[in-house]
Amino acid sequence: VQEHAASLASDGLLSVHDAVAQRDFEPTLPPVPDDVLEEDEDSVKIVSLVKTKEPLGATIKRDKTTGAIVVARIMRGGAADKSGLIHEGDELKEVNGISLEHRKPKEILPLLVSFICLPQPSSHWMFLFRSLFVRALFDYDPNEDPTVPCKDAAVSFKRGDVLQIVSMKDDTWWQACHLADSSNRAGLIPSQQLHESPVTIQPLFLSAGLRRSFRLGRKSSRAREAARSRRWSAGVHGSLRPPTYIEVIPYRRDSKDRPRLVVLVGPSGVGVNELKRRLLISDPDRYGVTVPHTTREKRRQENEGMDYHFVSIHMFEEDILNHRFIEYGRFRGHYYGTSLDSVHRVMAEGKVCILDVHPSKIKHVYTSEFKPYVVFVKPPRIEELRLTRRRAKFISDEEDTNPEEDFEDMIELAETMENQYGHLFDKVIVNGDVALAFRELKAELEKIEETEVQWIPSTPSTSDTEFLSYFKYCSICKQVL
Ligand SMILES: Nc1ncnc2c1ncn2[C@@H]1O[C@H](COP(=O)(O)OP(=O)(O)OP(=O)(O)O)[C@@H](O)[C@H]1O
Repeated sequence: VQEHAASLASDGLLSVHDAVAQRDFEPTLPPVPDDVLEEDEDSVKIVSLVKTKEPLGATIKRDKTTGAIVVARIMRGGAADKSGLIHEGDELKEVNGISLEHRKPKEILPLLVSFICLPQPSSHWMFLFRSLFVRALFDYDPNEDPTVPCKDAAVSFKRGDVLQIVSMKDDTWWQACHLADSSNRAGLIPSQQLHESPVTIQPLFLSAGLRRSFRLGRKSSRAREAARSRRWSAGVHGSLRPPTYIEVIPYRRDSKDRPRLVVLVGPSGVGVNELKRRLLISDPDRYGVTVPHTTREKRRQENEGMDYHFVSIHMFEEDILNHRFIEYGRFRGHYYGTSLDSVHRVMAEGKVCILDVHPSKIKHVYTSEFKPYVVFVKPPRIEELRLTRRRAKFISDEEDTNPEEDFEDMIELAETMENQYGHLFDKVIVNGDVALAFRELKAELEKIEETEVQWIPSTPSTSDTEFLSYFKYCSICKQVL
């Protein structure tokens, strides 16, 4: 048996040697058909691509005016692109010796191994593109999209994933690389819709977040009722349709950099203040909160600049006009507001500023100066919500803090917030067991102090343009260069 195996092996070796010597491992190209050469065309290319597991990385379409089959797109980094032989607009004449006349594109694709094509005269569509990164604001699965030109050529992604855009030439289908995909191959993604994000008009009056920021005591049922109506008014005026992508830029923290701003958002009663309180107690040198402005009288036990900045109505209104507030409103005839300056003050102390606002206000701090890290505090499922809050009430002996209807409202409002503003959230923390939620939040905030690459919003100011051109992100080594 051994002898027979050895003879088979040597036969095999010899036939490989013969094949290599004759160079017959290369595919045989079909001859150029005469009629192709007779046509009045500039040149003809015979392209041979050896099919591997890797997709071809090209799509084809029928030209509506000429009826010819042409290369519609070449995916960056795909086999067709790497060959450098095929370009967008090239006309396909034959595939594997089979004429393409009267054939539909979908009959042709499986045949694409070697083909003859007439080059498009100026097909230099691969223009140099500065690195543009976007965060996807929705989940996309090409298998569930009947409009995608070619499912295999498309990239699937989840909300929050970062994509590098490599071509925006086509109005409807862009090309992008998924940063989490090590192959670095570009594919099709749906382009940003022109009609996205209608203009948002914000109410001038107190929103749920603002009320929370100034909440000093427990809510009476009347206050709860009022809060409920205000919550809805904040929701109604929020942005109606979230955008599809947000431009982001890579950021690698330097030890000299100011800490990023941390924004906590969530439906009223979910535990935003509780988590903030625990953070402050856990490390008062590291975390800080803003001091709000108010036009109400100072009470005896209060200190200017510690409890509030007490200002006149005139000053407050001037600051409103000068867009100095992230959030403001009126409560019992007095103005209350959180100013941008108060955030600067905390950051200037080198502390992580924990801001607690309604999600509709995030846009005021969504800049590369603040580099906000937005955490959405979400209620758990109703059973867990009931259990954890009742247990806490039992321990603290609080009266009627969280009746059943509040739980339902909270869950409903959380859903509304997530639908409207979810694209702005960097992290969602479910506040079931408060100790676990706090631990998760703390770990998350420690992570953003580290030096690994983070993706932050890009804002179109002069300094940002410099910032953008300064950074280059290598999606292979996952480094900012
Ligand atoms: N995970 C939890 N388990 C049990 N009780 C909790 C939990 N989180 C918060 N609480 C309690 O629920 C109540 C409301 O929490 P908190 O004041 O932090 O909510 P909030 O989101 O800031 O709401 P508001 O906007 O109404 O001030 C507090 O008594 C708090 O101690």
